[in-house]
Amino acid sequence: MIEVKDLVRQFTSGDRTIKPVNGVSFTLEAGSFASIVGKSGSGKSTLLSLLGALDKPSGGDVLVDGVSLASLSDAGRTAYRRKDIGFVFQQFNLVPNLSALENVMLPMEFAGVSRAARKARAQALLERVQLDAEKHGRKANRLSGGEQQRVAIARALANEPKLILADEPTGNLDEQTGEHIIALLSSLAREQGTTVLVVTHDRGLARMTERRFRLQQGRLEEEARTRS
Ligand SMILES: Nc1ncnc2c1ncn2[C@@H]1O[C@H](COP(=O)(O)OP(=O)(O)OP(=O)(O)O)[C@@H](O)[C@H]1O
Repeated sequence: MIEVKDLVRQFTSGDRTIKPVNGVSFTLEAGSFASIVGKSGSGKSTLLSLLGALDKPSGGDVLVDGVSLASLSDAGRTAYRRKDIGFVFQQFNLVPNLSALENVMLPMEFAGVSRAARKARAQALLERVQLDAEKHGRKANRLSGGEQQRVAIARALANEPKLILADEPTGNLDEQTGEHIIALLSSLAREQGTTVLVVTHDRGLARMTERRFRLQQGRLEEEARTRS
């Protein structure tokens, strides 16, 4: 379970201070499938960076299964990012000259998993995200955008994270492919109990999620909830 408590992030340049995240509180149960919408510049990426411990808040805290991110050392934050979080980005961020399989194996290498176990698990994950078997050995830069995003999701799942943070995961995909990717994330949340939080501009895609939040003037408001 993710508990966000009165989170604040401010940026100061010169004599101007902005607070894109200004007192945000919410709770996500394990296995939730949630989205955040908001105008460009409203602070969505800033909020995801705080949840993923890529950035430190100016105030407040995030508790992940009761563990406070604010209490972690730098090494603890790195371990949290590697073990508990799976990141999915608009630009896919795969290593272009490694194969799909090698991209998915990579985070497990950092986690010290044996080569044989890495390969078996990466294959299973690529099957889980429905990448055709003949494409497992293909270099990432020779896959379509939709295929690359499937590989990126498999990579995000490699270390069995508690939380998947997806920042505009469909931003570079056509509408139908985007819907498939959101449906895939939804099934991961439902079937594996992974909590999935998606930032999107696309209200149609946001409607496919169970809990919908809007970030506006530093505050997060829940707009709709179809599952508790
Ligand atoms: N490191 C930083 N230093 C100063 N200002 C920042 C920094 N990061 C973000 N900001 C500012 O914080 C605000 C929120 O930015 P953020 O990228 O979180 O918005 P967003 O909702 O994700 O936007 P978009 O939808 O365009 O990606 C913006 O005004 C941005 O310029």
